[in-house]
Amino acid sequence: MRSDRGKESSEKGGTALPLAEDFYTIQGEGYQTGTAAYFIRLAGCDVGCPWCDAKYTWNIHRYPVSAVEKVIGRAAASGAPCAVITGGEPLMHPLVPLTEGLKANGLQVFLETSGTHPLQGEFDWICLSPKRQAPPLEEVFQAADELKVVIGNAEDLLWAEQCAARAGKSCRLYLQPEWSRFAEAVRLITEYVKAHPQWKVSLQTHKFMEIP
Ligand SMILES: C[S@@+](CC[C@H](N)C(=O)[O-])C[C@H]1O[C@@H](n2cnc3c(N)ncnc32)[C@H](O)[C@@H]1O
Ligand SMILES: Nc1nc2[nH]cc(C(=O)O)c2c(=O)[nH]1
Ligand code: SF4
Ligand SMILES: [Mg+2]
Repeated sequence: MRSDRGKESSEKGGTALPLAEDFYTIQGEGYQTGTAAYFIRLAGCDVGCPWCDAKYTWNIHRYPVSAVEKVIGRAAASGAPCAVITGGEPLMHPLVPLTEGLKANGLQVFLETSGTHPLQGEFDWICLSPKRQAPPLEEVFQAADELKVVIGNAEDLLWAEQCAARAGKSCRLYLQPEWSRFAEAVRLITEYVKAHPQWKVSLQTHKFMEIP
């Protein structure tokens, strides 16, 4: 597709990427909750979750490409022990130069993904948040260190189990309440985790802390 070729050439093999924002904060969700982390949020997503809390990233054309060496420099200068690459859907982009550069500067590299595109780049921790309308690729299920399924209703719990069956044996399992249905989702998750303790609760703690 011509538009894809255009994107690849503008991204120069991954040395320049459309950056929505980057900031130093605390990982709010999942297994690494509470860890200081430099967030790199890339633009563009083709999954379209109706409740997405990062909709502003979807339109890739709103964000000019940024040189990854500058982003790596800011992450390294922040003093963060690790970087979280998120979006948008980060796997839409060539991530080898970004992940290699971060690691060369001593940062661990974590990924937040829906798993809808092939893995590329080097990661120390992969958090897969699978979406029913765009199921993850098998290779991402196999590589995931953590499955973090967003729960808004009881059907989402069935989806969570279908995903757990496809993940590796040592993959950590988390249920995260959908933010706009928080009270109902917490009720569902609480009962489910008590009955199925292989799952744990993940809260978006940064939203309670009112930090990015
Ligand atoms: C904005 S997404 C970006 C990364 C990637 N596209 C993904 O979905 O994993 C980051 C995380 O936020 C979660 N998330 C987004 N909107 C949410 C909401 N309204 N409530 C709970 N979690 C949400 C996603 O499921 C994902 O785990
Ligand atoms: N503090 C904080 N933790 C997060 N964990 C995953 C996030 C994401 O949007 O990918 C996120 C985020 O946006 N902020
Ligand atoms: S896959 Fe991630 S970024 Fe894309 S719409 Fe869903 S939650 Fe938002
Ligand atoms: Mg977020």
